[in-house]
Amino acid sequence: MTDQVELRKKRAGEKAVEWIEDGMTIGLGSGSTVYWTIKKLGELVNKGMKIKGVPSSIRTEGWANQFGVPLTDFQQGTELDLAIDGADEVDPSFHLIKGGGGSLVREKIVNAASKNLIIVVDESKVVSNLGEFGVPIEVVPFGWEVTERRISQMGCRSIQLRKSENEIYVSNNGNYILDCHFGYIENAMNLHAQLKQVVGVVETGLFIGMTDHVIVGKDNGVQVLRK
Ligand SMILES: O=C(CO)[C@H](O)[C@H](O)COP(=O)(O)O
Repeated sequence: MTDQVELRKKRAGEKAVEWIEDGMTIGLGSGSTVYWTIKKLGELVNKGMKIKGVPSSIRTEGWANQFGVPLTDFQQGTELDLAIDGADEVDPSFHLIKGGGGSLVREKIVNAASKNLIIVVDESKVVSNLGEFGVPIEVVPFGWEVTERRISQMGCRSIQLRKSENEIYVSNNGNYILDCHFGYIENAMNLHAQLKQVVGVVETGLFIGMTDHVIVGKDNGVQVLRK
């Protein structure tokens, strides 16, 4: 990653803390942009801000511990005031593709439990149509090849079992991820609904109608997009 891309991510990630208020419980998303949010949040906590975070991945939990952001259990009754998360693609309706980092299921659970969702991205993630990145789909390992075949019959141009260093990538939930390319997606809500009908699919990386604001890190500053 170039220094310029990293700077854009830093700008977007840090800006998001402006929405955080004392006493809030915050959903902490995953990825290298949210890293900057968590780092900045740690500085605010060190200065006396009282918040609690709910991490959406083991990696995020590690960053929260590293920067001194207090965490709370995500259990029945936990209400989130705000969630801050990254994305792989954001379209003009604020629909998202997520899951590039493999944390889509926990991210979706955390984001869905929050009153507000802010997405932090560098400007390369803002697209006019979702699809080029591909759709990560988390599937149960048992019978995954059968699930893969069903998905590939749904107009998928290419489908790949995610690997990491030549080993099958296993999510924080013990599942596999299929990276599926459908070309440009005309109706993300329909595609998501169809994929969810396939037995073996746990969740898709299509996040529809969840986002309130998008913070875009640019070369010359930061832009806040509101619905
Ligand atoms: O969805 C995600 C992980 O599952 C990430 O939020 C997404 O991949 C963006 O990551 P980054 O900020 O590193 O570009």
